[in-house]
Amino acid sequence: MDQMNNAPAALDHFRGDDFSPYRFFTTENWAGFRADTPMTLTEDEVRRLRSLNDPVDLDEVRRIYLSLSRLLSAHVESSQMLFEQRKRFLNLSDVSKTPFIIGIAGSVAVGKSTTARVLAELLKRWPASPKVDLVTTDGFLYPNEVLRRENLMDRKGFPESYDVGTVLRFLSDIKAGRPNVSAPCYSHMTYDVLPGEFQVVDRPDILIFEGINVLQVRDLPEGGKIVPFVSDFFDFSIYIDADEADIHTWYVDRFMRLRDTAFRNPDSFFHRYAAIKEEAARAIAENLWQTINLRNLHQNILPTRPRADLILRKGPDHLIEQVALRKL
Ligand SMILES: Nc1ncnc2c1ncn2[C@@H]1O[C@H](COP(=O)(O)OP(=O)(O)O)[C@@H](O)[C@H]1O
Ligand SMILES: CC(C)(COP(=O)(O)O)[C@@H](O)C(=O)NCCC(=O)O
Repeated sequence: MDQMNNAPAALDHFRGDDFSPYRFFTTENWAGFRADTPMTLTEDEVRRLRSLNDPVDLDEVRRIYLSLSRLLSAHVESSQMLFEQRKRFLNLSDVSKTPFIIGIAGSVAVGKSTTARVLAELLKRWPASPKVDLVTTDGFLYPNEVLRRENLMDRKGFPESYDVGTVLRFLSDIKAGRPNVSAPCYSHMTYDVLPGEFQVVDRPDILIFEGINVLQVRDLPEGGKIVPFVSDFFDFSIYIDADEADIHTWYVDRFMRLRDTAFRNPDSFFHRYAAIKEEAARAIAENLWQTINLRNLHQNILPTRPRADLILRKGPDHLIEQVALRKL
């Protein structure tokens, strides 16, 4: 497979010499990895899986996601084989299977949810992984009541707005092969964690864990106990990347479309913006982007990109233009 000659400027610092940890692929080269992987989704299914404003279609699934699901499935199969061999070797007959965990990171509004849903559906169709669960990190945000009390409402999505202890406990239980592990749920409608609502994850073959900060590393507490990073539990990680100006446009466009749809619901946290003038609503979206999400992208999300095993770089039309895969 040819290496890509022209990496995007934004990824330049990763390459340019033989010591770059990544190998870059054009989408044409990447699509070749698909080999004889059959298309297992229909146009209708893809339409159902995509988020508002995300134009992913069967061509994009063919170009990008079939190869990716083939690569991931190879990882899953080999980790399952290794697990079985170690179990026999160490005579660990009572040890239960542990799920393969895939982390998906990237900015707010970059399209993580669509990628996660499409991948989950494709991976379910591989023999090694019929059971795939998807959990998003927003359920692990502190409830608005706590964020307000701690003056963190305009830091939603920043590391301090998540209950990291609960995230680590959740992932550690999943990795230990425990049955019926609960993850808290979040509603974009109420803009808050849903009290008493949980998603139960019961020993899947694969868990996809998606959220802006999943590749975050934290400072080690001085002299304190060393705690793991969320990504220590990942077997494979993906960063969805795009030009900052494009993500900005997608965020504002999505907000304006939600204003005509979801915000009309009186239960929506943003209901008040359904009634105001278009320009005023646009200004609100700009402010949320500039003061919260863009800052978070600069300070906490983009710096984690070099930690990913795979970077999917999107162009202005939301379609993936380059793929960077960490060399083994
Ligand atoms: N205010 C909102 N009301 C309803 N749905 C929303 C709102 N904000 C975001 N969403 C939806 O929530 C999902 C997650 O969005 P986000 O966290 O920005 O990640 P991404 O765009 O990378 O998937 C998307 O499907 C998006 O369309
Ligand atoms: C809930 C989010 C932090 C995303 O969280 P994630 O699912 O990635 O953990 C984000 O959608 C958000 O609400 N950001 C705060 C600013 C805003 O309203 O856009």
